[in-house]
Amino acid sequence: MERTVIVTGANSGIGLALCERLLTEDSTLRLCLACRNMQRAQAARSALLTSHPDARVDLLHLDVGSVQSVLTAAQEVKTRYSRIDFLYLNAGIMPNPQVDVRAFFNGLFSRNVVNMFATGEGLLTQQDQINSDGLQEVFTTNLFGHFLLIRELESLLCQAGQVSRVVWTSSSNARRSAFSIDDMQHRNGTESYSSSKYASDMLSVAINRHKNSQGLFSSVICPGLVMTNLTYGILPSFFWTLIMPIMWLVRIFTNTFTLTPYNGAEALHWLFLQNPECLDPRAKYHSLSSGLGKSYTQPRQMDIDEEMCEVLYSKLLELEKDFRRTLSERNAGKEAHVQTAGDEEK
Ligand SMILES: NC(=O)C1=CN([C@@H]2O[C@H](COP(=O)(O)OP(=O)(O)OC[C@H]3O[C@@H](n4cnc5c(N)ncnc54)[C@H](OP(=O)(O)O)[C@@H]3O)[C@@H](O)[C@H]2O)C=CC1
Ligand SMILES: CC(C)CCC[C@@H](C)[C@H]1CC[C@H]2C3=C(CC[C@]12C)[C@@]1(C)CCC(=O)[C@@H](C)[C@@H]1CC3
Repeated sequence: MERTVIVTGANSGIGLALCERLLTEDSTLRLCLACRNMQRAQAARSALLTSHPDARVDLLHLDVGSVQSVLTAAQEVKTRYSRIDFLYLNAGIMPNPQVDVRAFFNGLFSRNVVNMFATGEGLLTQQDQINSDGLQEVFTTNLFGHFLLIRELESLLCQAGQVSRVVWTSSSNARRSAFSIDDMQHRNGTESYSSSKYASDMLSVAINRHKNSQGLFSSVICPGLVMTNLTYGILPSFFWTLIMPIMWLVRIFTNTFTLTPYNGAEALHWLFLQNPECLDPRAKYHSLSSGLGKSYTQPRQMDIDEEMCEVLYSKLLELEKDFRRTLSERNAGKEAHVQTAGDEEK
């Protein structure tokens, strides 16, 4: 049976590598690249069609950082497809990252060194900003936009007698201490990325609790450290190229340096092949690489508190409700304005 797969942030890096791998796995897929930059999306589509000329690859304009764009895109999805088998929630940002060089050198000579390389803990801060919806940009892009998308597409994801999947590209940088339930958007901190990824881990657990009975299953992965536009925003690409021999050396001690988008997409691809009922909802599935660069997937337990997951879920529903109210008031205002203008013309 033909399966429909949507991948957000599919025009580069891990998302694009995933698309390539999925088409190699199943050339009959109906694959939808959901991207905000249509020029790059078009280039990605052409690249995929070069290696898979008979593939069905659709494009969808989606900016997960904008509430209106998510609603419009979801509407479009509902007109195009009758169901969704896989929704890969992969788009993500880490704006204005700063590396704490001092913490890095201190960490090098500490017992925490392997964990530091695996998670980047204590090394990175970001400068977040407020978007045009009045929300924190990282929170909206990495979490809330995707949450809204799932909510909007529930009719295609929760169908009687069918199983659908959502898969979050999270991170081992997700850390409980970076997240506060009283500040879920991370307005008051400098670790918005870590906070948003921890929130996605929690949301996945909550979705499983609420939606498994309706046939929707959620999973979380970490791709490891991968050379993509995201990491080129942390350090310039020439620098990464320069230190590549060191990275290969580090890979002997930490299997989390997957380095290539292909290896980073390992867990995303692996999940595609699994029966969701056999997966652990509290596990994060990690793409890992051996010292020689051979990739594999391994589950690791997440540091998650079920009660907090529930609170987060309710808060997101509340925020969604507020948005819907504001949007319908705005639309009603617009209609009234058009009506008055029409009356005046008469
Ligand atoms: N690289 C790494 O080491 C790691 C990455 N990750 C996660 O992997 C995921 C993919 O990132 P990666 O491939 O590394 O980096 P890339 O920057 O290559 O890919 C990110 C993708 O997300 C898209 N995107 C960003 N913002 C939006 C938006 N508002 N709406 C729609 N699409 C958007 C980008 O599109 P555009 O071209 O328009 O910017 C791009 O296609 C992210 O969630 C990231 O957090 C997790 C752990 C490690
Ligand atoms: C290896 C070099 C000699 C020095 C690189 C130092 C740091 C810039 C990196 C060490 C561990 C890296 C890392 C990430 C970013 C760059 C480092 C901090 C991430 C936080 C990138 C995004 C993610 O989601 C994580 C999985 C990465 C974890 C490791």
